[in-house]
Amino acid sequence: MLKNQNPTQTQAWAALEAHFQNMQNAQMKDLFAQDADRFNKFSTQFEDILLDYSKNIITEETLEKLVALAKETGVAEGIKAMFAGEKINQTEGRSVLHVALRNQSNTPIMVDGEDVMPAVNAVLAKVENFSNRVSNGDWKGYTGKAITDIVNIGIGGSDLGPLMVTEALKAYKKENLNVHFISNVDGTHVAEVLKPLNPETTLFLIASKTFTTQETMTNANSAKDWFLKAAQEEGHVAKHFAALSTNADGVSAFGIDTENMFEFWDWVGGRYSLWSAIGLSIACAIGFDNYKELLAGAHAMDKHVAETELENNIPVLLALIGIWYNNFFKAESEAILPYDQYLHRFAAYFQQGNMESNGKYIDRNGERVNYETGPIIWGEPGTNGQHAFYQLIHQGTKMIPCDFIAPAISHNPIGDHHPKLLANFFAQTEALMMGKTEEQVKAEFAKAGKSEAEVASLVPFKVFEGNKPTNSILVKQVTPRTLGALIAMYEHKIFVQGVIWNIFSFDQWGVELGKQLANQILPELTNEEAIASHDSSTNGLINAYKAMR
Ligand SMILES: O=P(O)(O)OC[C@H]1O[C@H](O)[C@@H](O)[C@@H](O)[C@@H]1O
Repeated sequence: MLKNQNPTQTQAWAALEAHFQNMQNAQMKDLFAQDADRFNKFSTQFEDILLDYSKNIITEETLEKLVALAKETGVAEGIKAMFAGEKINQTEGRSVLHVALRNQSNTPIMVDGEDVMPAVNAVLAKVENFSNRVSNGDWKGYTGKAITDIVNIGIGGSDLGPLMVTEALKAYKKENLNVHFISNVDGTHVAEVLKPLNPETTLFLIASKTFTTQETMTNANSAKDWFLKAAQEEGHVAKHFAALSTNADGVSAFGIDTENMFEFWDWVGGRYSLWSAIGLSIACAIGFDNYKELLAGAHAMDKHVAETELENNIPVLLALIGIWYNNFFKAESEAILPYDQYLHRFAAYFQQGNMESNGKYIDRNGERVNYETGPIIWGEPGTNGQHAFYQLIHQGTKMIPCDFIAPAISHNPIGDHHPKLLANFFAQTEALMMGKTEEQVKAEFAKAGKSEAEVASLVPFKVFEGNKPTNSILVKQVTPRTLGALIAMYEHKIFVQGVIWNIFSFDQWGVELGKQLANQILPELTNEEAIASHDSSTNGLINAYKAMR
């Protein structure tokens, strides 16, 4: 079971606080100057992934002290408990077993005395069969034509994972199949996605763990109306709609044949579900063999996490470095900056992964925490970010630790695009660390022949303090296996942080409130009466909306 330990009351925390006093003004460029071996000491390789964490405000002593914190807060026991299928999602009474979904070693994983692997393998076999039939053109629509377009309808974890991965692995996409995503309840989303599609050759995957989510059910019903307008007969729905869900009753009530239902289980969290039946759109889009490679990559990272001592455990190290900034330097956010266009939804995916998992102020004891928990996660692909928000990272008042991610080999080696992209990647992490001193700025001015007066007035604006921390993650190429490992690496980082912060990372009660409130207000919008049941702002807005429409 997870330990119930306030991290700030550990000996390790007190030692870290004292250590922070020595480190808060440390300059990374001095640390590099003092130690020619720094890159070797603070970098590590996992398969085709190189992680360089040397550009952080850390020393070996910092890491030792952080590892001591992991030990004292029970990280190793937490990892064991998760892999053993213990019900570590205590507020929902559930195990947390996305690792079982990609457990290609097929070792038994027990929940309530039963091995979950046979059921996992059975669904995987069904995914294989179905995705092969769709991508080979054997699965026919109601007029006998092969499927050309797959539309995944889901939201949150039932959307972001498949969306992110099918984008990230677009280089592997089957040419005869296009994949689309509808998530927002805004009718514009369904309308625009469906506009160019042909109902005879479109297959809908209704992805919802609960099969009750308002957005998804609304979109699924609109998609069904659109389909039936052309197909006319309810009986044709079976050839064009499949469901990915844990809720068999909900699926059949919607009118989807349970033959076309791909099951998963309550021990799969929504934001950890791309490895489950929710990944069907991925398997169709890139082929089952590639999907399996994705699972294999994640499994390799799982084995690393489960079998490696904390000192050398990559997700643990990333988690600890994150905590160092979050809780000691008081950094509020972290940026994820992929220098790879295919990874353009990677930050958005881990925005949910992180913020829904660790955005909690109640600890495992049910008490309010007296320390910071999960960071704000954001980011966009480089180099676009450079021309948008990097100004603040370089010269703003906030510390924003960044993860830079890039592939050494591009899937699209056109001209000199890739060297240029990577030159930016290397230059940015270097500049963030080194900054630019007053002397350097003055020397540049002198070279350009500027007058003393001009120089004096401009120098402060051109100085970069530097000392901005970054992790660099250089992968050989964005392949299914590497992507699987990379996603699993971040998942485990989130889990380890949650263990240390003494919070439950696998529930999401904060999201439930929004669902309830919207359902209460909806009926108030359908009549013409003035509303007075809320605060004056909410009443005012609702009544103004009614008057405007
Ligand atoms: O798959 P479902 O049940 O439709 O849930 C979709 C999403 O709903 C909520 O926003 C949260 O619970 C998410 O974690 C979840 O991914």
